[in-house]
Amino acid sequence: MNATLSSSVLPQTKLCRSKLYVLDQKVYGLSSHTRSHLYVPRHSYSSKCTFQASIGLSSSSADKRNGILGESCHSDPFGKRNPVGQTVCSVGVCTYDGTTVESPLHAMEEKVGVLLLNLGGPETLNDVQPFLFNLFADPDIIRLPRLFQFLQRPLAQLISVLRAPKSKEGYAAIGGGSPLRKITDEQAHALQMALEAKGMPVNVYVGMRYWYPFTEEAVRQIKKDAITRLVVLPLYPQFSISTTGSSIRVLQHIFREDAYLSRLPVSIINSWYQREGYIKSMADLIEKELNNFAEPKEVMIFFSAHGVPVSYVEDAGDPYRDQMEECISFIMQELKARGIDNEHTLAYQSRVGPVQWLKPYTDEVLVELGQKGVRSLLAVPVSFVSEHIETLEEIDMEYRELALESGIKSWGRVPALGVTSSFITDLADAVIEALPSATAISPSRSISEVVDDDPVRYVIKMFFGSILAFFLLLSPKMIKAFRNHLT
Ligand SMILES: C=CC1=C(C)c2cc3[nH]c(cc4nc(cc5[nH]c(cc1n2)c(C)c5CCC(=O)O)C(CCC(=O)O)=C4C)c(C)c3C=C
Ligand SMILES: [Fe+2]
Repeated sequence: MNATLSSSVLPQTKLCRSKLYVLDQKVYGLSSHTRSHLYVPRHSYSSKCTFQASIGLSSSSADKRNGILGESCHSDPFGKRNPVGQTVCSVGVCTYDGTTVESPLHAMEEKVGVLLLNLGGPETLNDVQPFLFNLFADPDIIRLPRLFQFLQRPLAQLISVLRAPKSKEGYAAIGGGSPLRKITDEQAHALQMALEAKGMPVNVYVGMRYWYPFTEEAVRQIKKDAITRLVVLPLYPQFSISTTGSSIRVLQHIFREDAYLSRLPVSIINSWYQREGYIKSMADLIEKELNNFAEPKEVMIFFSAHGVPVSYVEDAGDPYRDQMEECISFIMQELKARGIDNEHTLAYQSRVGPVQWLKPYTDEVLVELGQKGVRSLLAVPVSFVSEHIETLEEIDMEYRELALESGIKSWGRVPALGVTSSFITDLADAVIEALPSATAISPSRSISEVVDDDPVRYVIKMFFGSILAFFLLLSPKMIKAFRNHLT
């Protein structure tokens, strides 16, 4: 039996109930994790989860029967049984109609790939505007009503041009570009090594959503390398429609268009904030940083998460806020078990545009805390595992300055996990656990995409969209409104 799978970290296995979020005819399954190596606080269990003591072994036909919410164990691709079993939707692909295709391959022929998905960032200041265009052209970032979706690209052009000067200032302040590609490559290499050390040779690929190397490039390489089984690991601990959801949507689109890829068994790890290794690694970093303060017990632990618009959570069912809160509570419980019971708070940073974002806002809370007499504060970035513009510029420069102006005397910041070895080892375990549940992405297509394929309709949309966007661009009132909100 595989060493990692058999190492029983938990006395019993834990299973979060699956929730389905229906978004624009797409279905996201979000129970989102394998059942071993999940964080179990020593004295309490999450109210959102149920526990199962026994898991049966079932055949692949059971997967098909169970569809999206099905429960099953799959045979191990290396000829062994997976003792933890998996929910198709917990780490597997949620196909639109629940259809799955089984791999006919045998153990010895397997060539395993791991695809790390990330946001991507501009590498030079010249890249900033086109990077922003790619970001705002994403219908999971600017969610327009269906009737206005033809405006997406013209609007992205407008917003990216208006936003670019402010973004460029930020990137200039951190050395002229995003460090994301370099760090993600390092994480990929470290993960490959960790998996090799566990007796599982794999190829690790990096696919970015908005900049190089784009997901399409990574997939081309996966195809060239003739990978036979793939684990997709988005580098976002918590699921959001705007991050993991968007990256997976692109991947599903690419896979459905291709005969080979649409048959490739794939397992997607939707979220992993609840994994024991991740929680403990975060707690280690916080504990270490607290000890740098003169009076560690007096320090307020200030979790700062990247925000999303409120409508994502309240209208579209994005589980991001729930997962974030649960993640923070796990980290705090782990710290408490180590005898650390500092005060803590959670706030959301990096809002963009004129809509309401998740509250409380980081900048407002910092001012309030200063006014309330908090004097020592440790900032903990919690929605991302690499350093990036929002840690290096927004937290380290803008928020630090604001905090010090607001009366906070002693400031610290927990580094992002990067290639911390306990964290990488845990990701390797997550990959190993996810592998047996790989199933093919359904070749069926959503109604919206079938409609969008009509070339006449597409040309009409682009024509009227461009005219409308042209007038928008010329309207000084419009430009002023956007400028006020974006800068
Ligand atoms: C979990 C993390 C992230 C969520 C959720 C998220 C949502 C989200 N972001 C924007 C707009 C922008 N994000 C930008 C950069 C950026 N975003 C994340 C992470 C999340 N975004 C990261 C890690 C980065 C930095 C990448 C890098 O270059 O290092 C930017 C560009 C920078 C800037 O101008 O501020 C924008 C714009 C929206 C609108 C959104 C949810 C809808
Ligand atoms: Fe962002």
